[in-house]
Amino acid sequence: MRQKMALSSILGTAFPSRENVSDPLTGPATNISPTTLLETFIPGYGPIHKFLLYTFGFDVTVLVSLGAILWLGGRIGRSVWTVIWALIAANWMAEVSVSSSDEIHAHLLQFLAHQYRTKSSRRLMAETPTKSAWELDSEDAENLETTVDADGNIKWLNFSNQEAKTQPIFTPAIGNHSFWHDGTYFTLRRKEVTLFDELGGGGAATLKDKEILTLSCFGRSTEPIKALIQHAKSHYHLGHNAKTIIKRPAPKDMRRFGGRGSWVKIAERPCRPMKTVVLDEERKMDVLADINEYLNPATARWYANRGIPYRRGYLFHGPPGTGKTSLTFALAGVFGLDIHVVSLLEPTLTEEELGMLFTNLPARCIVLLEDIDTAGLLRNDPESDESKKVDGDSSSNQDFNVVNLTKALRKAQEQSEEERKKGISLSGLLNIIDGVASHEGRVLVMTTNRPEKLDDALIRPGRVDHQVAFENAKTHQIQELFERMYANELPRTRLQPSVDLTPPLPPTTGEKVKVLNAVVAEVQGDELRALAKEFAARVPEGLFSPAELQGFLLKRKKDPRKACEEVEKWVAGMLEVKRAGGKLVPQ
Ligand SMILES: Nc1ncnc2c1ncn2[C@@H]1O[C@H](COP(=O)(O)OP(=O)(O)OP(=O)(O)O)[C@@H](O)[C@H]1O
Repeated sequence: MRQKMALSSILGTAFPSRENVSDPLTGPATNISPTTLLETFIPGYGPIHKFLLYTFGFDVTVLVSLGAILWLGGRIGRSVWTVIWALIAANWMAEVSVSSSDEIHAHLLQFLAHQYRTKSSRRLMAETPTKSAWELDSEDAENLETTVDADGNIKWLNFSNQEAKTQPIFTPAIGNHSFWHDGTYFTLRRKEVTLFDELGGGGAATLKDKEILTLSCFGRSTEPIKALIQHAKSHYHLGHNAKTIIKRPAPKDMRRFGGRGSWVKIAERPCRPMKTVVLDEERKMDVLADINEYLNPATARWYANRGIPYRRGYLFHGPPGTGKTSLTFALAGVFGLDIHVVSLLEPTLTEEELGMLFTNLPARCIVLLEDIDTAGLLRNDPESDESKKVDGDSSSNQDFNVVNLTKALRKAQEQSEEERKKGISLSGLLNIIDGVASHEGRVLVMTTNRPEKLDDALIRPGRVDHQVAFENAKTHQIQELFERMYANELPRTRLQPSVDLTPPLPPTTGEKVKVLNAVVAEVQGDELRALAKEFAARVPEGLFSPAELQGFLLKRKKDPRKACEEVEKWVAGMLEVKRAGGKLVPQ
């Protein structure tokens, strides 16, 4: 009973009842304690407070008030700091922003990924790097071997866990970061913004995510940031010296914005050595010397002084599989140029966009237009307009019936539909190739299997300045192809496809035996040369493309003697197929 009275006196003191509080208008000042305030704002606070006070004799209000003060202090402190930091940033800091639509964004992130790996930042974003077959080869080949177990069973190469083995890269997460580089303190803000894209796909408005990296440093000059960006770019390109980068037009909604983002990298592969392209030495040297002279900066001035547009076009023509694309890649490797591949058959590509793509090419590069004869270029010439021909035929034929008329109409409709889909006309392409807006400094390579089909206007000097003819393999080229295939001094790929079904070697008891990985021909030197001569003598010259011969040799890549023995049979089979106009080639 006494306890109860003591408790009610405590509670009464701590929480004066409404009766105890005087009216502010009529009586003395109101007694508002922290507990009353907390009771007002936190539902159920009163009973909890009373319970703790009654059971443990502990006034929780003290703790809650302290927490609230600290939280409020923190908030105020942070706001004050934000204002001060904004003041410092506005007056004593320089900053540079990079948008994710520019490739510098990727260069910076890759560079920072290296920085951050060593710096062990607490907020990172993990990304799975996309690796090409070549990168996998150099990094993981040690763990991949085709072996035979003690029972003679072949253990084939297995790539099932390659993805799991690929190490993620860690880049700074979205938010604020800081790091030191070359004695300068940098802050980095990685921000994601959502843009309202009014011209998005199909004319409908869409939302588009974009990332912005903002680099800042103390001082009023942006020089340290520019130096850092340059450093990141060099760091990125350091590992790309011996690679050829292949680019194609970006998807439609990206290329609308223009700039470098209109081209996207689709592949990166080791440079193809020029010596692996079998072509008359003279022709090869001619084209090499021509491009070398053209790319020289002094030549650009020479062109400018004479008012000649600084552009050069090449036409590589010849039967399929004779090395037109291979030479283009080898040239890109020799001159360290990226290849920009354009397919004129892409239905979404309009003339306007192609023109814009040409204006957004880098200073020096190769533009590759493959199989230009099949590109479906429409001649804007009324005489050759097929639809007109249809009309003409039907009108000249006075006794057409309803069926003929329907057919003619359908054909005309199909043609106009086709024309609508094919965005590029011949005159459009000609304008783009040599129009005023066309990029200067690029090397344009067009390839074709049927040069006779090309319009004269397309290959006139100024558009095509140098033509290279490719032919089926001659005897000395067949010999060269054979020697290259089996010569061991060529850089060998350590990872070989696992489709070779050569019978395994007899297993050595209890130990693993490597059987299928190594592609080392035993025949070398003079013996190989003699064998190559013998092989070439058995293949009639000018009948087979290097691609066909390569296909035959690849199937016997470890056994030059076998290739030599079997080639006559293969030649006979191929000739038969060619005579019959068949498609299935003998193996
Ligand atoms: N002259 C050559 N020297 C070395 N390899 C060649 C040669 N020609 C063709 N090849 C080989 O044949 C394959 C196809 O060659 P490539 O794509 O360069 O031929 P292409 O002439 O461009 O054919 P297409 O006209 O069908 O596009 C490649 O793997 C290449 O290595």
